[in-house]
Amino acid sequence: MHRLDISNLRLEYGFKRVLWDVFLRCETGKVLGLLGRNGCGKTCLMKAVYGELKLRDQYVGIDGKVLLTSERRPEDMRYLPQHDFIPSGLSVKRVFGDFGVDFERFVTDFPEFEQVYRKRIKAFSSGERRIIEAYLILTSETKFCLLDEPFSFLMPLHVQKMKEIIHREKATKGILITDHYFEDVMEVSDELFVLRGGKTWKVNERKDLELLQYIKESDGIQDR
Ligand SMILES: Nc1ncnc2c1ncn2[C@@H]1O[C@H](COP(=O)(O)OP(=O)(O)OP(=O)(O)O)[C@@H](O)[C@H]1O
Repeated sequence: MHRLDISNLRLEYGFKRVLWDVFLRCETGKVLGLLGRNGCGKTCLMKAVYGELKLRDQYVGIDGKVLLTSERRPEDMRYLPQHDFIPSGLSVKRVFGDFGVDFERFVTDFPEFEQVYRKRIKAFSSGERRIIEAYLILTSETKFCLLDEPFSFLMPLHVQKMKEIIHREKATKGILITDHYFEDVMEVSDELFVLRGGKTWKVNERKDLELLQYIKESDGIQDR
């Protein structure tokens, strides 16, 4: 059982306060969902927690011990960025080996990938590539996963499968997820927050999403 504490994150760009006193706590067995309007700072928050973005003010700690940017290791935390991150020239065999993930198990989840073991990453479609990248981050050994838009480019059947995998993997990990497919995020999350005005606001019921101006309930249209 591990605990990730995120507090006092502060980030400003010019006059815009992107993050201002963000507080979040994630634990093994929990999925924290983070929603918010375009440009509100969700990616900056993830990057700051992962250490890719260095802030003047921030506290990120695991099990009560501060996690310095220079000391972040994949065994503690893994991050799925919004963009492709695996070098295109590598083969599936190589990346599964590097991440220590069992390819046979992957094929059990996604049988359509059965014949791709020797294929290079550049030969996949955007959605196929997203599945591989999200799967590797989610299932490789780590204490916490940060997932920035894991459902983008995925067809509904694959979104469903990815949600099942998130649910399965949280048995051994804490997961922070953000995506504009908010109903899917709500479904997999144990706790839900909206980032607005640089702060995280706890969502207790669907109506809160409307109050926080993330959705307009009257027409039920998603924010993307
Ligand atoms: N390097 C930068 N310089 C200036 N402003 C930046 C920089 N990086 C991000 N921003 C600004 O910070 C804000 C938050 O950006 P961020 O990418 O975190 O938003 P987001 O919530 O992930 O948005 P989306 O839902 O559209 O992906 C935006 O207004 C963006 O323009």
